Amino acid sequence: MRDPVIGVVGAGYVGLTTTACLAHLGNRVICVDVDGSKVDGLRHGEVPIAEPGLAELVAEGLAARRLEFTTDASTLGDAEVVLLCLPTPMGEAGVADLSVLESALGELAGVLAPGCVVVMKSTVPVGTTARAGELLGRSDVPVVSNPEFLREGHAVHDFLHPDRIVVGTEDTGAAARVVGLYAALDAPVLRTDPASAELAKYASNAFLALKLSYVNALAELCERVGADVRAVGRVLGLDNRIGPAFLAPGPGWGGSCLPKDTSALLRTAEAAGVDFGLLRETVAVNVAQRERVVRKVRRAVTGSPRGSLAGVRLGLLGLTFKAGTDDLRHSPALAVAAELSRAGAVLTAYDPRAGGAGHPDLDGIALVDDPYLVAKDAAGIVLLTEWPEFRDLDWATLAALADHAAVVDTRNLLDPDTLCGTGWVHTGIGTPGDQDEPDGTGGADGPRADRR
Ligand SMILES: NC(=O)C1=CN([C@@H]2O[C@H](COP(=O)(O)OP(=O)(O)OC[C@H]3O[C@@H](n4cnc5c(N)ncnc54)[C@H](O)[C@@H]3O)[C@@H](O)[C@H]2O)C=CC1
Ligand SMILES: O=C(O)[C@H]1O[C@H](OP(=O)(O)OP(=O)(O)OC[C@H]2O[C@@H](n3ccc(=O)[nH]c3=O)[C@H](O)[C@@H]2O)[C@H](O)[C@@H](O)[C@@H]1O
Repeated sequence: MRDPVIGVVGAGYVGLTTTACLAHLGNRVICVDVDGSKVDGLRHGEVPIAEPGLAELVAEGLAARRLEFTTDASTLGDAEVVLLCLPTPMGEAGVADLSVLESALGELAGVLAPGCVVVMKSTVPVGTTARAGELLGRSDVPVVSNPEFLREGHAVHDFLHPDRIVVGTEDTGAAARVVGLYAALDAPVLRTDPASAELAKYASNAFLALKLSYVNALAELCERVGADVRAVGRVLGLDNRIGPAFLAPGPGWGGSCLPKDTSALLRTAEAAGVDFGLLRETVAVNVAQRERVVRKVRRAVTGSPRGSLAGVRLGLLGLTFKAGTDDLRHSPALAVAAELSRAGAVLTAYDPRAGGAGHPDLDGIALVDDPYLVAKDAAGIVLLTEWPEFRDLDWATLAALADHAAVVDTRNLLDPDTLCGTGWVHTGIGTPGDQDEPDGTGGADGPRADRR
């Protein structure tokens, strides 16, 4: 007799990680994706996304014949459990677009065996799991909410070592089946109703966004009053009730999920008649953060936060939405680049990984494969993603290549003292001397460009 089959629909960050990890835990897994070329590659062990350990687990699963990749959803006829890992992008007016999910459910309705459990791993608005059951129209196939909390760049680790596993269903038998999938993992399991599970996922991402907007707003205050956000953050982080994570200021938060999920949660609140002003402000601070970065760049290269960037050559270091991923979707780096480009700057960019996922519009940015080329004849460098290797660049050489050695370090990655010795004038975020003046006065300590 063959082992029971687990089906996974969608071979993206969540689906492929789920597939590979469940196979690693000893299951037979069939992963279905509509993208034929992705499926062909995966059959040969070619993993299209950069996630540590993922290619190894896919290779292990293929070698053990526990893994199958296909475009044919009808192969899920024998599956005991089918996990939906489909995209739920930001749709019109910020509402989650569930069209892919809905069409997949329509297709699965005629395929799944009686008693199969459908697991909603996609991030979906409250009520979607219940509605998915109706769309499926199969009283013999329960649908369970089981949101995923993994981070890109840590997907395999986070799947195998989750902080918690949430199983949202009123159906005890279906819940047991889903809990069983994770039996080998050492993590607390929380059984909830489907609505609470769905909302908890959005609430988690929105809280992370809130923490980041708080620290970015705090960084602005630090600049104005002469405090150092790094020191303030260390003090905050040592309070167990606050915790040290997500306290690093930056160019704003992005990625494929925080922006769409805050937006979808706002729409949910609106529809429920709740004025979630705190969350609206969280998003507004994030938009303002990009503008602050652009003002810092203007000031660093022209001496005034209102100086013109028309025709000014700028080098960008980093394009992905954070370090450790190749994902460009909703990258704050790209948002800042777009603003700079709109202001007339001529942009050259280097990123060690960008390009693997997302396919955003990079028009107007000259991509180079050598970080030193971004400095050539540049009026300044803007560091946008916290790739650690940027610290190890030969900054003296970069200074020699640049027209004007001003660096705006939106991640506080570089050590200003070390840089100073190589001729650079460093502007960070939220540290003394980084003052940003929206009124365009030029700053208490005079234009940076004059201090070279
Ligand atoms: N990316 C992340 O870090 C996390 C994402 N999530 C959520 O998980 C869900 C999936 O996100 P990602 O994995 O990032 O998406 P993704 O965009 O990386 O992958 C989605 C995959 O689904 C495939 N697909 C599209 N339509 C299909 C169909 N009808 N049948 C089969 N395959 C189809 C696509 O070809 C693609 O391979 C979303 O709801 C997201 O919010 C949750 C936690 C973490
Ligand atoms: O639902 C999702 O898709 C996932 O969204 C986020 O994961 P991810 O998108 O991989 O990105 P994060 O690591 O959360 O980073 C988000 C943004 O915040 C920024 N960030 C993060 C931390 C920090 O201290 N400072 C900071 O600016 C990052 O640079 C990035 O732009 C959540 O962390 C995951 O738990 C969740 O599962």
